[in-house]
Amino acid sequence: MLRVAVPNKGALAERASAMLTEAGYRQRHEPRDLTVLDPNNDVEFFFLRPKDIAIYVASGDLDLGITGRDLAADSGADDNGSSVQELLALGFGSSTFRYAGPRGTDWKVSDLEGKRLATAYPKLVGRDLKARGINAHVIRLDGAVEISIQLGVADLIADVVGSGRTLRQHDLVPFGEPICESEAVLVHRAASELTSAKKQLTARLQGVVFAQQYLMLDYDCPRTLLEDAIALTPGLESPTVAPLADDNWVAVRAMVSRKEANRVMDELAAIGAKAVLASDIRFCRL
Ligand SMILES: Nc1ncnc2c1ncn2[C@@H]1O[C@H](COP(=O)(O)OP(=O)(O)OP(=O)(O)O)[C@@H](O)[C@H]1O
Ligand SMILES: O=P(O)(O)OC[C@H]1O[C@H](OP(=O)(O)OP(=O)(O)O)[C@H](O)[C@@H]1O
Ligand SMILES: [Mg+2]
Repeated sequence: MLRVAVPNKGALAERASAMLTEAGYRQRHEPRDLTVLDPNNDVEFFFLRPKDIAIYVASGDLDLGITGRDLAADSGADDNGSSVQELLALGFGSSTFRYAGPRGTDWKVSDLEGKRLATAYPKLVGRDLKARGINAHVIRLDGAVEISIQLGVADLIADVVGSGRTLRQHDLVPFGEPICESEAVLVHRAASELTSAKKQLTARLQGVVFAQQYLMLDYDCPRTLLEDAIALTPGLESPTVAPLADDNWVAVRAMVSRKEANRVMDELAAIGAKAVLASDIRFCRL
């Protein structure tokens, strides 16, 4: 039986469970449950603290886990060899991990030298400082890191930035390049075997990720404009082109990226395509 770790609370929990449900897996109905058995798919899910997930997966006690890329990078390993490896980016829970300091100073990364730096991700930060050859005094906190400067514990911080609202509320500004561009990821133990059971769950999640990132576009197009229309909607392999009762027209069907959909629909309408319809894809195998 495949054993899979899922965040039990926090920023990633709800979307991770929703994505597994969409991929056909059984998820918990009671938010305090710590395990759910899905005998139809031969999978057992374990609902764990997001910070602990990479530890269980890196040790090999669990086969797969959904966690944040930043959390996976902070999960210890790397220095001693037992780490996790990313199998799939899941397209939600996007954030950056950044240094920040009090507003009013034009901070540079070199200013970290000799400073007290608070973070809940000490290994990720320690590696970045080491790579830059900077000596700072890293203070490990569990959360609410943004408040540590005004409480006098630290001079600067390194923390997760989503909307940037928490930094602004505490009069902090980010500086330097992001240490990590994070999102939710599916991981397994580094260098472990990619078994067929792992591959199947990965493929099912991949189907949901693709379905959320793409739309199906259908439209009618004068035959004379088909070449221009195909250039706008090349699809993944090649678009489906079907004849219409009127020989001068064809129907075209192609997948387009959701981000591009409105631009592509405008351009199709501008070149003379008609009845341009966009529809959701629930899940798919590509
Ligand atoms: N505001 C946010 N926007 C986007 N992603 C976020 C945000 N806060 C956290 N994350 C992401 O969620 C993941 C885990 O953070 P989360 O806050 O859920 O866990 P935690 O800090 O261990 O738990 P808790 O906050 O309950 O102590 C990380 O990958 C992080 O990048
Ligand atoms: O840029 P924003 O959208 O404001 O989000 C960033 C904040 O969200 C997370 O905090 P969380 O709520 O998880 O609390 P924590 O610091 O105790 O983990 C993160 O640690 C930041 O503090
Ligand atoms: Mg948090």
